[in-house]
Amino acid sequence: MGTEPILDEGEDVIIRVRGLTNRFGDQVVHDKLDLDMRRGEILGVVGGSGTGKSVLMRSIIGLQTPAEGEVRVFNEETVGRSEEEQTRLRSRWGVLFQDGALFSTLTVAENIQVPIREFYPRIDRQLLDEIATYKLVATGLPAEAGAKFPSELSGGMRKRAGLSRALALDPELLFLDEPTAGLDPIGAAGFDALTKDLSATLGHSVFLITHDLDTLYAICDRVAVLADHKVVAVGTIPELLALDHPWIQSYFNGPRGRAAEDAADRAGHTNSDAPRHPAGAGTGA
Ligand SMILES: Nc1ncnc2c1ncn2[C@@H]1O[C@H](COP(=O)(O)OP(=O)(O)OP(=O)(O)O)[C@@H](O)[C@H]1O
Repeated sequence: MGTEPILDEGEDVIIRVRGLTNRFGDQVVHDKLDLDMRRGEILGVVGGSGTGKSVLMRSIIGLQTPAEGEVRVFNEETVGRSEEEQTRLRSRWGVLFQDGALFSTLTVAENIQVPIREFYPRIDRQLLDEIATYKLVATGLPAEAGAKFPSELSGGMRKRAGLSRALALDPELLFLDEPTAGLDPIGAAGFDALTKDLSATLGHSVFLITHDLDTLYAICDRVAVLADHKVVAVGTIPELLALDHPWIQSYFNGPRGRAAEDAADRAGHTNSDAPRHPAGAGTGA
């Protein structure tokens, strides 16, 4: 299997990005970036700090208007749509932003209900409460957490509350921006397991920005690497390790990368039978 960012014709693609260019003043963040994500996969997105992972996510969900390029989600253009069309598309995906982005003046249950009320303004109050409770329990929180304010929860619980809100409308596609940042290793592993279990049970695809190597090994089907203003490769970790790109080699073959791989081996998470290749012995991108 190749590591090109564009998949073969006939693949079931849920996100298609072509020729995406983003600039802020003189700063070029993306330069003609291409990316395909398969329906049903958990796609990890990695890259050095400031390489434009969050800007890429914002471009895909229509919060950032690119200078150039085409973005299609569910085979529909997301750039330049009317407000009404954007809203309809938005109801089909859920987003967990890096900081959780919960409304501090609303209870957790009310936070979860915000997107539901937006799309179903006439929904019955009791049903709203039942849905909020169901979403809380689905993410491993006790039903009582619904009555609390975000400031009354631990960091890990807030992440789960944010995930509950992202799942409010039963999305086909979930965007997670560094979901395990700030969690202790046990909390992070728990969140990884939850992400994987929910996607397997509910059937949604996951676009997952992370710096967390353990997350990549534990739950991602493929990993997209941002460098040089583009997606330079997409593949399983063994496929990426076979490439001689310097950032990929130092990321996955550095001490943290090797520790994560050892941990994944011990946990039986290594996601491919492909052999590992030593640094510099790859086939090139
Ligand atoms: N609204 C904005 N205005 C100006 N510059 C911006 C804006 N949003 C992002 N940038 C710049 O774009 C670049 C990419 O930012 P982005 O947040 O996407 O990086 P990232 O890869 O997600 O980084 P990190 O891993 O540190 O979160 C950064 O240099 C950032 O300063």
